[in-house]
Amino acid sequence: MVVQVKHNTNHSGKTMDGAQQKVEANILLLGAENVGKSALTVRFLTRRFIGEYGEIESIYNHNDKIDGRDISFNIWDSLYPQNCETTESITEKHLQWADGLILVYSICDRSSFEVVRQQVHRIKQAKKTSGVSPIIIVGNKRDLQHQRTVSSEEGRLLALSADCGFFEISAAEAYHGVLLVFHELFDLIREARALKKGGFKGIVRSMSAVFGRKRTE
Ligand SMILES: Nc1nc2c(ncn2[C@@H]2O[C@H](COP(=O)(O)OP(=O)(O)OP(=O)(O)O)[C@@H](O)[C@H]2O)c(=O)[nH]1
Repeated sequence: MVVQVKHNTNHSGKTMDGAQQKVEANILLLGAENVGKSALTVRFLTRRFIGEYGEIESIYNHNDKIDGRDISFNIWDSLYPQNCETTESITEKHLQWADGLILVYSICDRSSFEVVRQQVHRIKQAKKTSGVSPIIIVGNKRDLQHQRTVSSEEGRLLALSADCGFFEISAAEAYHGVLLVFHELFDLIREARALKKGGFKGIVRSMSAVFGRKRTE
């Protein structure tokens, strides 16, 4: 059961001028407990790391600007359920809602890496016919190098084998890595939408929009 609390944040603090249509993207965060899903979400929403987050499952709304375009992110910070199998915790409802998924593990918790492996498998199986929404795998808690039990290489290989994006970050240490995760996922969602809409021409258009743009950071 989802407790749907809507929070609204806006990085720029500016009002919409109404001239351009806002693009919406539904992002679902999955992963084992205690890996930093809420930390990642709150970092993106507020640029801050507050340490403890409580156990509330929420959908947040957040307005951002990418390439001059207004984006409305709906971010579902899911709770990892205690009493069911890893794969059962991802329902059809989750998958239909999500335009893109972020699967989080902790680099110092091997079992959380295995949870992500199972979740990727489950998502790919469930969406075999209708097509999988883009996925980014995130190894969090990069600041805890001395406690690392999952190598970067393992994370990267899993992502490669499942056709997912991959980042290692520390939600505790920096905002920039978290921002990159969400922006990269948005680019992938944009490509997937273009592909659905316009076939090959659509993807070429979308890719040139991505590669042709100047990165400021
Ligand atoms: N050192 C370190 N600690 C982190 C990092 N991200 C989160 N944490 C800590 O890890 C703990 C769990 O973080 P949460 O964001 O609540 O994890 P969650 O995945 O949302 O957990 P559930 O609500 O149980 O699903 C908290 O004590 C955070 O302060 C990180 O990058 N580095």
